Amino acid sequence: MSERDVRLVDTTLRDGSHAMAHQFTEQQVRDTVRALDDAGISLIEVTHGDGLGGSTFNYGFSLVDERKLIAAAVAEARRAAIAVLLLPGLGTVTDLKAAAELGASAVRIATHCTEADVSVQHFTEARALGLETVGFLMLAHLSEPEALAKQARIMVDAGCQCVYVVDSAGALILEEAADRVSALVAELGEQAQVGYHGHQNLSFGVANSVLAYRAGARQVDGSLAALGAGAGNSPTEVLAATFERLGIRTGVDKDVLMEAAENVVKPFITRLPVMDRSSIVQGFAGVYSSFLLHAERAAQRYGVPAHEILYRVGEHKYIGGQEDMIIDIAVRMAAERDRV
Ligand SMILES: CC[C@H](O)CC(=O)C(=O)O
Ligand SMILES: [Mn+2]
Repeated sequence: MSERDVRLVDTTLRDGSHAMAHQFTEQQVRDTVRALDDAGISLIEVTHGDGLGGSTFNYGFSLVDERKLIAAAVAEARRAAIAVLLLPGLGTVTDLKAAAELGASAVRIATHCTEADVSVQHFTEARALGLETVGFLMLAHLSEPEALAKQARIMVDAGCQCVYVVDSAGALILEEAADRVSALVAELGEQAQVGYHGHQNLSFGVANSVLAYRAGARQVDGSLAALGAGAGNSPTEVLAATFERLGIRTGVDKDVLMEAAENVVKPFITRLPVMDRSSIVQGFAGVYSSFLLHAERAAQRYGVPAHEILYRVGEHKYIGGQEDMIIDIAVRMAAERDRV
């Protein structure tokens, strides 16, 4: 057995970008990377919340160009590798090459849970660039375990080394998460690892991560102070403490992570992710966590409650990329209200 039973991957500086409305500064990135690196985290994700090329009108503009942030993270990390996220169709192979030139050494390529085939070109290119490759099957609650496993197979055949079950909506509850991980482990065997990425909307991020490990996942995501979309991600410091209590080796220092969450990350958080009405509705109705701030802005602008917008988004099963439909729903709700 290696010194580590499970690898904790930190996404504070990528999933947390959603919660920060993509306003990370270079100093925040440097301070967070240094702290994570000191704690022994071996892979740190840094990108716009929606991945390379995400800084757009539809998704939200970044304060600082993500290439600057990636370069800063690479410069700051002594031991950790820096990963970037790429959503095919938004990020391109050109963006990927630029990230690799800046020193990123891993890419996490994310698709909707039924659309893995759009990632084939990107995995091929990523392997040619010598990058570590990870696949994200997003909104995984929308696919049954066997169907999800078939999508994982497509990614692995294209060159992916670890496929994640991504609970983008924080909708999976206990065995629903474990069964999906088990199906991927059964399908992929020794050919690739399986990972788990949780959100706290229904509060199951950490519990699901433990079950995911028991089902065979060997990479698990977290964010310091849960900084992430919706009610946030599984907190990295809580994952570290929980796995240590269970005797599962992560190779990281939980106390250094707790210190980082308290004194590096919390002071710059503008909107602490919490399980409030809107994020609970996201978990319940199966809504993409990154839609939260979009729904809150539309609620403010059109005078309709954010949680009601999110219920409707869930009914329509809108997926990432359809952020504009949140505005459409709010406009229609306001029109319905004004008719009566
Ligand atoms: C838009 C990408 C998305 O935030 C990826 C992710 O973390 C998730 O689906 O949960
Ligand atoms: Mn996420």
